[in-house]
Amino acid sequence: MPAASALQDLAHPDNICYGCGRAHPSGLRIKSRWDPDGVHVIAHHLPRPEFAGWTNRVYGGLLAMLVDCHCNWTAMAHHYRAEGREPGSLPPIHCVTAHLGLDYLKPTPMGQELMLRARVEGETGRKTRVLCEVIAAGEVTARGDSVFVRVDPARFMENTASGA
Ligand SMILES: CC(C)(COP(=O)(O)OP(=O)(O)OC[C@H]1O[C@@H](n2cnc3c(N)ncnc32)[C@H](O)[C@@H]1OP(=O)(O)O)[C@@H](O)C(=O)NCCC(=O)NCCSC(=O)Cc1ccccc1
Repeated sequence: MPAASALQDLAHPDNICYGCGRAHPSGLRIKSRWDPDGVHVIAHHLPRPEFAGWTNRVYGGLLAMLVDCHCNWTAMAHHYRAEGREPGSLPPIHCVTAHLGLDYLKPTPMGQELMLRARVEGETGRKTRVLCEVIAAGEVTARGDSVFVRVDPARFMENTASGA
């Protein structure tokens, strides 16, 4: 079966987010895709050497970035599907991180492609809870439990702290 298209490419190809923006010049550019099981959303990422946090161990802040972006895309994919629409159809759906929760269960080795495996656990209106595992060499090394809120981008920008 051919790999599903990445949600980022379908829904927001001009995005400049450091973690998931296709248009960011030097960002992580993660790609999140529906798993064939129809429940999980999967991404793979090989940490670059500058993201070491300890000898041969991945910096925890990188894991937070990966989980943040991947889970946000999981939430947005869920909203598109709940409306019976394809990612990329109009009007676009936007979610933002309201709460980012991450437990670091064991050190994550460098030099391994990581798998992020996320799913929606509960949705109430604009609010979506997303659970995520970070898997390295077949072991879960971190577990996310986060909340994403669907927003109107114009209103979100208006609410930005003064100065921007
Ligand atoms: C928009 C909102 C999150 C919520 O405000 P409003 O719209 O006024 O809505 P309201 O306060 O009514 O809440 C609605 C519902 O949500 C609930 N809830 C709220 N908070 C929490 C919580 N902490 N924890 C748990 N739940 C919480 C709240 O109780 C309510 O639930 P209810 O319906 O009563 O059951 C606002 O606080 C904000 O702008 N925060 C900054 C967000 C930001 O800057 N994020 C980082 C940048 S984004 C990024 O970079 C990621 C990205 C990656 C990839 C691609 C794209 C993006």
